[in-house]
Amino acid sequence: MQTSSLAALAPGSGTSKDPLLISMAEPSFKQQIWRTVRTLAMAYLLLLGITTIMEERGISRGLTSSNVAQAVDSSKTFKDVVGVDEAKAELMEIVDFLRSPEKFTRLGGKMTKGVLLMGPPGTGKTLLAKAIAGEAGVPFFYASGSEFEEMYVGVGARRVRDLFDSAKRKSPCIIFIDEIDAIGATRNPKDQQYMRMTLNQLLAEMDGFSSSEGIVVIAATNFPEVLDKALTRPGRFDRHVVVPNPDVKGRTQILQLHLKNVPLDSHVDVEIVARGTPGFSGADLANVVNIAAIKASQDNKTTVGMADLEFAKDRIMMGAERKSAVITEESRKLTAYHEGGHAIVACFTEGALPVHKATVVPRGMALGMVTQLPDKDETSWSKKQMMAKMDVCMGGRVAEELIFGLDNVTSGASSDFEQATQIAMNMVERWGMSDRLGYVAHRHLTGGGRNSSEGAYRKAIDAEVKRLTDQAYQNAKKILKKHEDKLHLLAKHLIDKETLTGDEVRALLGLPNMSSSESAGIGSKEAKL
Ligand SMILES: Nc1ncnc2c1ncn2[C@@H]1O[C@H](COP(=O)(O)OP(=O)(O)OP(=O)(O)O)[C@@H](O)[C@H]1O
Ligand SMILES: [Zn+2]
Repeated sequence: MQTSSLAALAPGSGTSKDPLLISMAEPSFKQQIWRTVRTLAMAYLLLLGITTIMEERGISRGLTSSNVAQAVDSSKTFKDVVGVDEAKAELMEIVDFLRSPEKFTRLGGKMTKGVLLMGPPGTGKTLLAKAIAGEAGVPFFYASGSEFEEMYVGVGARRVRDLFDSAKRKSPCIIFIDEIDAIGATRNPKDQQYMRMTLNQLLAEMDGFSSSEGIVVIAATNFPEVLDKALTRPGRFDRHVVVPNPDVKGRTQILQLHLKNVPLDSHVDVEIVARGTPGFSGADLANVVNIAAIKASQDNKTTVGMADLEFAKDRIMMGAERKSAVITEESRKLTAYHEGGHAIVACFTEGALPVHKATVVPRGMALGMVTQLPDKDETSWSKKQMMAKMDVCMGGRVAEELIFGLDNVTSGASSDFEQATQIAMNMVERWGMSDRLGYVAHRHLTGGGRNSSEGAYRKAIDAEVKRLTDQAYQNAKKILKKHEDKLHLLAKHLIDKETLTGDEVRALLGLPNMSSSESAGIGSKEAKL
């Protein structure tokens, strides 16, 4: 067959005796029509296929009337988001602004245009953004960073432009961009041009409206550390709000909220469920309630009981439903002693900043945290304060060592050591705070540079830095050995309550309260350990 058709195509090779060859070489009129119809049909199907793919990817949407740029009215309010009180308090100002933008900008004041919500998956970032819109009674525009990403140059940028155009027509309003890291991650020059174009368009739009227009752009991300610096510059997403996983009190509130419309056994104790779910996000907890309700109705029960909630909790803990890392009992205990160690050294060291909060609720890479607040707006630090800071840094590791033994210490103290070393280096090299090495800025002396080949000089500086950090370690050890009973007490309370205020810590240690002004709010200069 193949040979004969080839023969047919070669001019003059056909013999009229073969009817098949004749018909192929000179197709009849009917056949020609048939072929044309077939070709047209195939072209049509191909086109149909392409449009369907485009439709699926939302391309034709974006090219015609982009539905990214459709506003909805949010029915959510702050009552629907619980257990994230700090974030809510910080966002209240945005609500006030959207309610009456002119009140903020009448006298030339500038309101923030961009808010970045940062936190692990499922902590209620989307919910918070909707609640702001609901509270303020303004339209809510939703977009997702990954939705902007397209294979065709210009589409993402075009959508960003459409989105802002529609928003301007409906202001005051909120634009919410979920997964901003999909377009806003730091990229290397090899990255596709279209991604860059989408990001550039977003930056241009952010710069292009004035805060008096009453638009607030809220972006959410689980990975704030990968964001392009251009995005977080002043005038763009310059307000950062952390939305962490809830502590035990927050978890109780979230469970109660989601259990509101679920018939419960009389013996259900929500607090016990909350205690048993450390590290769960709000979405995980909503899921616990849902699974428990399904289980109870599958078992033909009329109410949801403790056993159903336990079942749901275990399923989420073991199963794939869980997005965030499970925290083991052992790791929580260690974190409680580590943070307790920081807090105790801070409380018993002269010159150390007052403890503002101690928590074992993970945030970002940290398993727990002690935050301290300066008394006043300090502009320079004394040597005593620097040394105290280093002692407090060492408190975490020393506590681990004291309670769990040298062999069981963890890598959890790495950023503490970094911080302490940095302080010691500055004291020696820049601030003339080492009486042994004298009163010069060593980095300016020959051989003072970090990459210097003059080894001996460098060695002397390094030795002095080490002497200072070793001394801090010994100081912390002395304090924690003396107050070991208090360390146990504090760690126990941290395991139980997960988050303690500065005053609660001081009360446990038998120390007086600070005046409220000193421990209120989170200052920009807070120190984290
Ligand atoms: N703080 C909370 N209070 C009440 N419900 C919550 C809370 N956090 C999460 N939820 C529940 O989990 C669901 C998912 O939350 P949401 O989508 O807001 O999380 P997210 O932080 O935006 O997550 P992601 O980072 O994965 O986009 C909510 O619809 C709600 O049912
Ligand atoms: Zn630490």
